[in-house]
Amino acid sequence: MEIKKNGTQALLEAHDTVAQKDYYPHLPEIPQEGDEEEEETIKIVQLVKSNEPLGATIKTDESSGKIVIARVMHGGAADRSGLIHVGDEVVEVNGINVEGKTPNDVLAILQSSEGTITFKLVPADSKCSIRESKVRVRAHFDYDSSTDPYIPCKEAGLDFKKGDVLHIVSQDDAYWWQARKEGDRNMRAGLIPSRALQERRIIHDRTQVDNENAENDDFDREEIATYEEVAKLYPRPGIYRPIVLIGAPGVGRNELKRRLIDTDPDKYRTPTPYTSRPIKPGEINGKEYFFVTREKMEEDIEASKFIEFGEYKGNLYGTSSESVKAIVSEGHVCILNPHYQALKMLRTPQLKPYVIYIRPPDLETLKDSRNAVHARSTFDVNNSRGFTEEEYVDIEKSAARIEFLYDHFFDEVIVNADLAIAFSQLISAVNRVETEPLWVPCSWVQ
Ligand SMILES: Nc1ncnc2c1ncn2[C@@H]1O[C@H](COP(=O)(O)OP(=O)(O)OP(=O)(O)O)[C@@H](O)[C@H]1O
Repeated sequence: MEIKKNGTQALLEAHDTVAQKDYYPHLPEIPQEGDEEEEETIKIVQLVKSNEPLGATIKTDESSGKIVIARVMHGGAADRSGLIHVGDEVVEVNGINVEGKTPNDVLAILQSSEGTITFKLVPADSKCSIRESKVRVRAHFDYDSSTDPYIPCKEAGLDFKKGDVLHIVSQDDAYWWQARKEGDRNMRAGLIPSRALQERRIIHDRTQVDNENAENDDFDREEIATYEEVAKLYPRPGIYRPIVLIGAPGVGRNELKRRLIDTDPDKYRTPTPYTSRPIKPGEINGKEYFFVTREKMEEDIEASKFIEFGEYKGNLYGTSSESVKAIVSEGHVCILNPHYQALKMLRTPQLKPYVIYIRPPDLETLKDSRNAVHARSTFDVNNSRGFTEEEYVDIEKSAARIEFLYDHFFDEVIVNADLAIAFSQLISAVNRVETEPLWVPCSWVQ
């Protein structure tokens, strides 16, 4: 498939025509040896019509003007037959010569055919059989081929949702990869935009929005999240992945963490934070906090030893990455609820955290559920009053922002509407992480 590399506009001119929808022949096809009278290079392929699409597209070849096979979808009927290849020239369909016809004319012939379909093809010079790649990616965007004006063949598109794991079977085309959904039984691959194409679209969309709204800093997201290459990480006995609870302040991460630790305080641990505030009578160094001098903390912050830190009433507070590592190496499950900005520092091949995003329900449910149990506002220093209307709105706002900036880092999302339900979902997630192989960035599994 010839795609000019001068921008997405060019893709419009490069549409394949689907060789046909919903009626592609079911194999067994009967490969016949070339007719005695025919030249040796002609092959005749007979296929029986069924509900399965052929999994091939046709187009008019730019230089020769002939109808050729543009694309063969991996695992589809055409591919499995081993008889139809990219570049094969279509000479006849059911005895009708297609010379001078358009791809749409050919489609019409196919659509009006019943029973068996016979193709007369001139084989392409090089039958480059499609190599199946083993690449798996996690998609960081939703894709709906029916609304994509650029896809060369809508019927061949593969729709997916953000978070789906896709098996990329072919990256031969710079703009359109072939993929299957991981675990999907459907053998035939579908077309999806390649990383290069999707990145280009995102940059284009962002420039549009930036131009319309120059003040909007929401579009300063550094990364262009398209696809992330992933591999399966198998649970390792005695080494537990840290569980990271991310969410808007006030959404309930502490509550969930506390309940989880209460189920088995020896197994689930959270690191003791460091502080530069003076120790109070009755406090024990290493229990509530590790008490250190401000100078020492500043020095360690400078040396990137803290996964997160902040200042409150003139004192520094922070969690060191060493304490997280210590919990892991001692064989405990480390539970963290850091500020979302800490995610980048935590998401390393060494720590391999499992990130759970705690999402607030819609505003009404958020208010009703918290008010019903007289939940204490975490925005109040003394924790002595309920949440205000404004604080509820703030929770929703910061949730939206966290999702916008970081949703590609979430392994799982739990909506904290009913606390008991959210907690049971957390328990299942934690069990899953301990027992099941799960997808992680492929650099973590090497
Ligand atoms: N689903 C829920 N229904 C009712 N109340 C809840 C629910 N989840 C949490 N709460 C209550 O909301 C309050 C705030 O929760 P919590 O302290 O866990 O928030 P947080 O996200 O850890 O906030 P921060 O990050 O600001 O410390 C607590 O009183 C908690 O019991």
